[in-house]
Amino acid sequence: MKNPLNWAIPLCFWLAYNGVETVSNQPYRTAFHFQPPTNWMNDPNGPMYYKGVYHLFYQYNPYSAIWGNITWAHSISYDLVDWIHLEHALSPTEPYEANGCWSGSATILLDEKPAILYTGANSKNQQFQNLALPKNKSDPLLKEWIKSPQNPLIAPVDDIEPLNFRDPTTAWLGPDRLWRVIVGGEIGGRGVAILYHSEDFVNWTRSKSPLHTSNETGMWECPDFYPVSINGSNGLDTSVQDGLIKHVLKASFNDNDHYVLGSYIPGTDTYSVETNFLSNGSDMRYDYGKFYASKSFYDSNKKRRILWGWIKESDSEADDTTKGWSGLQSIPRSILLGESGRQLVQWPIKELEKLRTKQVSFDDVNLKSGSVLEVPGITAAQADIEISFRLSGLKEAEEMNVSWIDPRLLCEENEALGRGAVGPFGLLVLASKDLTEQTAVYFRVFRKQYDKYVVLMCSDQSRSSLREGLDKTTYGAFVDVDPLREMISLRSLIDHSIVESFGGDGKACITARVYPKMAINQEAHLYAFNNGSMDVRISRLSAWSMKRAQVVPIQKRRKPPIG
Ligand SMILES: OC[C@H]1O[C@@](CO)(OC[C@@]2(OC[C@@]3(O[C@H]4O[C@H](CO)[C@@H](O)[C@H](O)[C@H]4O)O[C@H](CO)[C@@H](O)[C@@H]3O)O[C@H](CO)[C@@H](O)[C@@H]2O)[C@@H](O)[C@@H]1O
Repeated sequence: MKNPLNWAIPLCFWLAYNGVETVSNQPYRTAFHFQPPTNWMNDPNGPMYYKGVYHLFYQYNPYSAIWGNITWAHSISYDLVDWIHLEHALSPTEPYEANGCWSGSATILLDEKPAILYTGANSKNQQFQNLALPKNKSDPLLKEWIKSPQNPLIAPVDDIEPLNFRDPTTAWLGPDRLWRVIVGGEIGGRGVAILYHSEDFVNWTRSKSPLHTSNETGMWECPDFYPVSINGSNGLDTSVQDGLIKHVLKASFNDNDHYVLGSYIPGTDTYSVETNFLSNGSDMRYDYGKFYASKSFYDSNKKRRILWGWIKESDSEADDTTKGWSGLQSIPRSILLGESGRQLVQWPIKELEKLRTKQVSFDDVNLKSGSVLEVPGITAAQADIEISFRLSGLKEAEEMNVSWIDPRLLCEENEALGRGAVGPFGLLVLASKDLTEQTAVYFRVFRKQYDKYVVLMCSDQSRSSLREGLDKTTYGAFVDVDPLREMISLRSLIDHSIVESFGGDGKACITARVYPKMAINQEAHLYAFNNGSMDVRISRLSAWSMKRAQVVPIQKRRKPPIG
């Protein structure tokens, strides 16, 4: 008898290459979000564009679905959608990294050679900053990395707390031709971006003052520091210092990525922020849901800045062990300063649209008070949806109370099934036919004064699954949109167990992890809904089924069969 594997293996490849869904006992694995084949993944590390190839490294446990044995895994892509997994780039081999090769960044040096700075944690978890260089810089795949014999380059001395000293940023070049880098830390209970200078990328000197610090927060993990253009639509290289620019400082703490905007004077390394982290009610976050330890890079190919973030699980470690994996990366997002100049805006990279297939659209539909409208005909568990709402009758909006400053709490108290005046209206995603399972991504509008309104965006996971033991926290954000003059837009990327949503053209982002019991694969449905007492108009809705991205190990990369 012929070996059935002779035809079964090529058939599986053909199906995968053509985006055809196969029956799977893994309903929560994603189709177009980046995941390693198995095991634990956390922070994105050292993303870069080099010689025509996009590189993503990430914190990875080669042995289990639980954090530990942290290694830099490495994948490459030509379009940030399809990925090829390569051999690991950095594994813990030296005493200064006995407990893992932790997070870090890549910098393209003046001779066009890429360099990685990363944190090593020794057996006592004391942290050191280290350098690795490619073995062969003319290999665009950068397959092999050599650790510097001078490692560790930066040790935790003086007032630096050795257990809280990690995650070097991409370096930037000052007018004095010295490289600068910041390392996240906590000194005297305050979050801090410790600044270093170097001429040769090997010998680093600590600056007298940190780049920035805040007494409102503890440890800053995974800082990121980069310029954004005030009036341009391109991203900027990390070393750009001239022109109409502001600088973004991002720090990861309290399970969220927070950022501030400010002006940076490279000559003196002074950074003056417009508002500080968590001060005076200010709390700007990249994403108000699950999104952590992110890192951005300048894509010189398309002149844009791209952001990646780690999306954790919301299930238990026992669930992760059963699934055999834990952790996703967000869709790469292009990130810019918004028109107001007061906040950043993010949008999924354009290349993602190549996965869109079957489209369903509605134009100018009245969504009556109390109605639920099914969006049929697409793969609702694997979809890209754009919807925009036009509102009239805003005078009926409920009054905003000045004490309502926490959007998450507001969403929790005004849940999707509750009735309001203007809203809740939005989408019910990964919903079962009978709606007992549903994740609601929606808006409510409140009146602040006269004709000033506040738009609240929520992602309500409380009914996302009939399963117990999951984190079903509701998330919320205010969206800086004027509903009198503008439409309220929402884009949601739905990928089996992740709902990544962009409100107000990317002014507010909320990512959620959900694990429906019934609403999986073909049993998932998509609806638009309005639980407000006022009708709202759907100006346009477009929903697409999404194909599966091609993700293969290097050895298995093949051309799809012809015919
Ligand atoms: O991989 C190390 C790099 O990751 C970073 C940022 O993600 O440090 C993570 C850190 O802890 C990982 C750990 O979870 C704990 O920290 C998370 C993020 O701060 C919290 O969300 C979580 O609730 C905490 O338990 O992840 C495992 C499971 O979630 C848990 O076993 C870990 O403690 O790694 C360090 C060592 O544990 C710890 O100090 C960090 O918080 C980055 O800073 C590192 O370079």
